Amino acid sequence: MVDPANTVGIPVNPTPLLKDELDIVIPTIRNLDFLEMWRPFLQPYHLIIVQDGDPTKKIHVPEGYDYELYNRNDINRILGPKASCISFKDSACRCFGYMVSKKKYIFTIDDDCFVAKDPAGKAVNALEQHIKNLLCPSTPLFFNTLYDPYREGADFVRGYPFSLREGVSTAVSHGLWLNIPDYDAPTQLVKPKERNARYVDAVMTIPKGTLFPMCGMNLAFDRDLIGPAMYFGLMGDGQPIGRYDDMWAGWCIKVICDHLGLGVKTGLPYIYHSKASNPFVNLKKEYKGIFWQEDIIPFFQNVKLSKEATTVQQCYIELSKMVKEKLSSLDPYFDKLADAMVTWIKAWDELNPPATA
Ligand SMILES: O=c1ccn([C@@H]2O[C@H](COP(=O)(O)OP(=O)(O)O[C@H]3O[C@@H](CO)[C@H](O)[C@H]3O)[C@@H](O)[C@H]2O)c(=O)[nH]1
Ligand SMILES: [Mn+2]
Repeated sequence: MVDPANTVGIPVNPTPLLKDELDIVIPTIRNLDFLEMWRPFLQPYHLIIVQDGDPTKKIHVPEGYDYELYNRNDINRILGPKASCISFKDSACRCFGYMVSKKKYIFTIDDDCFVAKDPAGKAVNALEQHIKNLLCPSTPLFFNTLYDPYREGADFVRGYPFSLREGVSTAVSHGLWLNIPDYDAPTQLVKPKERNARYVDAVMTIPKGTLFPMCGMNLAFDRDLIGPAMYFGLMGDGQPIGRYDDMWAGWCIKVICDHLGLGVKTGLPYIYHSKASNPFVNLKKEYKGIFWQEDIIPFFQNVKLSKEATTVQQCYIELSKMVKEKLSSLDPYFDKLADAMVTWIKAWDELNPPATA
């Protein structure tokens, strides 16, 4: 069993931050033994396990974890016809966990991601760092060259406008990966042995107006601020594309965060990504995305949401109309995706009715 961080002996966190306000969402087709290594950091939290693939397969959850588990039969039972918007046989299924959660925060992690070690050899509590990132403001309107100004031992540098130092609320915390980096299939094929050993001790806000490739394997977000936009699209079984689930969601949440004045951070924490998925299988899943994204990115770069769109749902519905209007000519898939975006919002609102006044 991979144990690069040696968390044995670290006591389970006695007073975990946001213990009752955060759910951990794990998509899986494998087993969940990786949770043994995370026990000191994750055991106090509630897990939402989204079991993909064969629903008759029994997934073993290590003792001592509090969890709820949903397989495809559960998704179909809960959502009925709206289950069509939840992907099958792709990690995109994880977004069902975001929808059924009742908590303010989500941390999602893949089952082949382990506890990393920092350069001093200390086990990285990735969840704790994500929580710090989310509870601290972001600075999308003006770049701070000393990175995260709210961090102990750092601050805003000379020339940083004081009117902007309050920052904005942080909606998303995007963590990184040691060992197997999240490369696309062509890069994986050209550099099969490349491993990421570079631990960059920094957290940065992604500037307003800039898109980024969001990876879903080590990601946290504020569900109340941006949850309805965290739809991971139509991927996997029956779809012409895969492994663009997190990318699609990342482009949607970023244009909506920019519009609503919310922040997105990337950098710490690192996890240790242990399994390289098959590059040839990945190429088959990704190749249309690699081609289409040359049109998709300019689409998102030119998105202008109306001033009437003041909620995430309103922004997302507006975005779905733009997808239908401007991307369906690229491929009929986007017509289907635009409809699925609407279905997702309807399902989200059904499961998460606004709190009665
Ligand atoms: O059909 C599937 C395949 C996998 N899963 C679960 O999803 C995650 C990620 O799977 P895996 O580690 O095999 O794939 P990676 O290539 O490393 O994943 C990265 O690529 C992105 C593709 O979307 C993904 O977000 C990244 O993390 C594991 O937990 C599998 O068990 C699944 O549910 N269904
Ligand atoms: Mn993986």
